[in-house]
Amino acid sequence: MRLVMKFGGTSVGDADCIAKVVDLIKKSREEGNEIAVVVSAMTKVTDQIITEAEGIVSCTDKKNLDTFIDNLRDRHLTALRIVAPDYVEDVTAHINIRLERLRNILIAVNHLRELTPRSRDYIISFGEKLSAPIVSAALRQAGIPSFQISGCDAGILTDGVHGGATALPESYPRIMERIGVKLGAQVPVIQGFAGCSGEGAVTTLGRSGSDYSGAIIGAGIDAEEIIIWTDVDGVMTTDPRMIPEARVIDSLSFLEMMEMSYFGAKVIHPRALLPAMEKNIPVYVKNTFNPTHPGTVVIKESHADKRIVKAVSLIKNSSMISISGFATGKPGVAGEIFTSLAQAGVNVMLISQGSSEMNISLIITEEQVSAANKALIMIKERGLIREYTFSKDVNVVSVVGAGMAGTPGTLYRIFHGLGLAKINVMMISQGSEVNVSFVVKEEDGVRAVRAIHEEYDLDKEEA
Ligand SMILES: Nc1ncnc2c1ncn2[C@@H]1O[C@H](COP(=O)(O)OP(=O)(O)O)[C@@H](O)[C@H]1O
Ligand SMILES: N[C@@H](CC(=O)OP(=O)(O)O)C(=O)O
Repeated sequence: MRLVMKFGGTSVGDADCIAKVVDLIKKSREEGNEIAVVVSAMTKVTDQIITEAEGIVSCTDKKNLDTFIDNLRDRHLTALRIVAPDYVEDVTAHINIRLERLRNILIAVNHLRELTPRSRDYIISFGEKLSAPIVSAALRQAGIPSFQISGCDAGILTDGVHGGATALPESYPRIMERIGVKLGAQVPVIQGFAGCSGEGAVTTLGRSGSDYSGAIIGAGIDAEEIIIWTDVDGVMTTDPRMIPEARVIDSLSFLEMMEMSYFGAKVIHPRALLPAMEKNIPVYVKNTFNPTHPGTVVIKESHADKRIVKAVSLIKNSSMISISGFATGKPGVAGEIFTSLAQAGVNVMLISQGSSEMNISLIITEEQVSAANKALIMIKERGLIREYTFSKDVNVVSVVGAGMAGTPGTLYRIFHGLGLAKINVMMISQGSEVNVSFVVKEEDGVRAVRAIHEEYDLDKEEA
């Protein structure tokens, strides 16, 4: 079978983890599979690079830069020496060249006092440039022929939108030509998280975008399965870090999973399902540290499932904008508002319209409040709206399950559960037939998730 195995940052975080990754690939290969591997940066490395890049723009003292580069070197070379002792010399040289390149570009950012979306993307893609050579060398050490390659060289061509690029369909034949044809003989280790634009500029696919890389590669090589290897047993009824009673869900439809990840289930990147859906490739989510657990399968139609609600997720750090007093007699005010927000780069997560059509409420992330404010000031100055207010510190709770559509009383049950927990709902939005989302105050977010989780017995095995 032809498959993609994508390993997240937690799965390549140190030498012990990488040794587990090698075992999994080796075993799968011995079963006769042809495998393309996609890796993320070692856990926390991308965050550290972002912090350094954002700090150095305005920094007068560059002393931290040396420590930062040395720490990255230590962490990667320590792992390398353990997992690939025979390849230390070659791979160290490779890693040193990459670290030097990273140092130079950070110095340039400091001199220019400018971190553009393009340079930021180039810089933050370095985590994967450091992890992939180590995983590939570890495979060679275990006797598996392997090479490492960037997402761009592997054929991922994007629309060029920095920080959140989308792969173009032209990527697929390129991936087949560059990766697909080599699969029997070698295991490619592809750097996740980035591809490049038509001009050859590095474009990242959004935070946690290596899942998306895995799915793009899967679609490109005509994989029969895409396996997302992570640090939990599968997709769970809610984030286990928030509600420890969360349970693994056996199977989900693509649509259910997309809604879950869009509304905060970090385990899969929201866009990772699109290429898999397009080519109808099942996506498995499994635990690198507990590989015998069957995990979750995400497919076109999920297996017969008696549960009405399957999962609850939470988006923190959100803000609600309430806009009222639309100018009467002027058509298209809502359209103008959305166009201005989109031009300001503001992503609207949820929309709810008042029945009078004279007011709307929108949910955005907290970090986009200032951009949204600038856009709305202009709309107000043009007399299109009377006023708008921001309610900061709100959370979005999202309830997912294909069974909700055909089950009368679902909304009553959800809101009854919230009522019993004395949680006030500020806004409701039915996004799709498999999802209902609502907004509560920050301090009620986790309690709301727990209330619904309990109301639907998601912490118990299905009867
Ligand atoms: N519904 C969910 N099911 C499983 N994990 C979830 C869910 N929601 C949030 N998570 C979190 O997602 C984490 C895995 O994603 P991530 O940290 O990005 O892993 P990786 O490094 O493998 O990419 C889990 O450790 C878990 O805490
Ligand atoms: N390293 C990138 C891409 C990624 O997918 O990471 P992870 O698989 O660890 O979520 C990030 O941190 O955003």
